[in-house]
Amino acid sequence: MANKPIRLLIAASGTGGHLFPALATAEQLPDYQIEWLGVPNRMETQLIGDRYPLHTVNVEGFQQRLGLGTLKIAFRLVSSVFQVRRLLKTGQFHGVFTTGGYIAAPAILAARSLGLPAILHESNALPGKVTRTFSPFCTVVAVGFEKAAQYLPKANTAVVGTPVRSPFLATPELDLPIPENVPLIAIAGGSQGAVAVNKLVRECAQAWIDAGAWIFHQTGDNDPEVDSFQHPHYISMPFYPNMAGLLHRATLVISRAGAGTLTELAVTKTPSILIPYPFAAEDHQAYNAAVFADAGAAVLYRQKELTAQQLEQQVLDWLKSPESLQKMAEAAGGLAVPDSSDRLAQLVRKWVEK
Ligand SMILES: CC(=O)N[C@H]1[C@@H](OP(=O)(O)OP(=O)(O)OC[C@H]2O[C@@H](n3ccc(=O)[nH]c3=O)[C@H](O)[C@@H]2O)O[C@H](CO)[C@@H](O)[C@@H]1O
Repeated sequence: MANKPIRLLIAASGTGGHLFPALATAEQLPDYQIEWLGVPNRMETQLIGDRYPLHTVNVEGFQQRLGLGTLKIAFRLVSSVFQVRRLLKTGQFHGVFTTGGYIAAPAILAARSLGLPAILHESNALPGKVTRTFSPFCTVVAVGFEKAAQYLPKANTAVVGTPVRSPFLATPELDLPIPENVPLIAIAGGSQGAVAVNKLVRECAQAWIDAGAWIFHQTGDNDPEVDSFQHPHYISMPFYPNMAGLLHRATLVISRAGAGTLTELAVTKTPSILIPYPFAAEDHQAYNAAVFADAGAAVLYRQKELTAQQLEQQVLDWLKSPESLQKMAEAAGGLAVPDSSDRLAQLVRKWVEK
């Protein structure tokens, strides 16, 4: 294999939480020829298209109840395994790297059936169903949280943290017209936004602004009431690409508990209020948030129990108590694995170049 370029197929699809760690790992493999496997009409078609050749297959998750729909999905899975096998053979790939989710199933099965290595990264504290089902077939399963390994007893696991995009490791400027000396409350709903959190925040916003804070609100693009609060010290956007600048600058963050955002909060040492998405598969965001709450890096609220009054007061209390925020910031930093993308890339190299 000495002079031949190594060819790697990366299977990552759907949300920022799956795509960004895969992109961060790919950046650490500049000598590799990388191609991408995704699903039509998902975020990868905008994010990946101009960076890596993108191949797509039709796969989706199994429903709880068995029926005709399940048969259709099973048929799609089998046919996508054959498509990926063909792709791996004709493209002469040396292995597959995936960040989990539905796309991981055909990628892992196709690679292993051809005797190629399959490296899986799982960023959640409670691994997803696809990871739990297919991890025993993987060459190695890298996990973001140590806790995840206990749910994967038959897998060869390695703890590597979760990779963040490179700007998070620098201190990028915040390209927003916000004065330097004011407290900044940032709201991050994950790559899709969080309508219920948006509503709570708008109810509290005036009181926080009256206390001297500015607010940056990442709303997602499916909130019908997005323009119902306006103030010169309140900036809202559906999606904001410079999350690194935002989290470095933010005094505190109110967020869902996707693994991607949590990793970024740790790396940027940012205190947070976490409100896990209550309908996430198997309530996995609550497991992620519990890791941060148990470490003293965040306060965890369940959406159904949290009132606007509670949220408003919690933030007002913290604005008056910088030392509590400082303690949480240090605890968040204690959970960070800043060289995660490097560790993961080393693991990929170890197995793909074997
Ligand atoms: C609803 C749901 O099930 N979400 C899951 C999805 O993550 P989902 O993409 O929803 O959320 P994550 O927090 O993991 O990742 C969001 C990513 O998008 C970036 N971002 C977000 C908004 C924005 O305006 N700009 C921006 O750059 C964030 O910085 C972060 O890197 O996959 C994750 C990894 O399996 C899971 O932990 C999440 O639970």
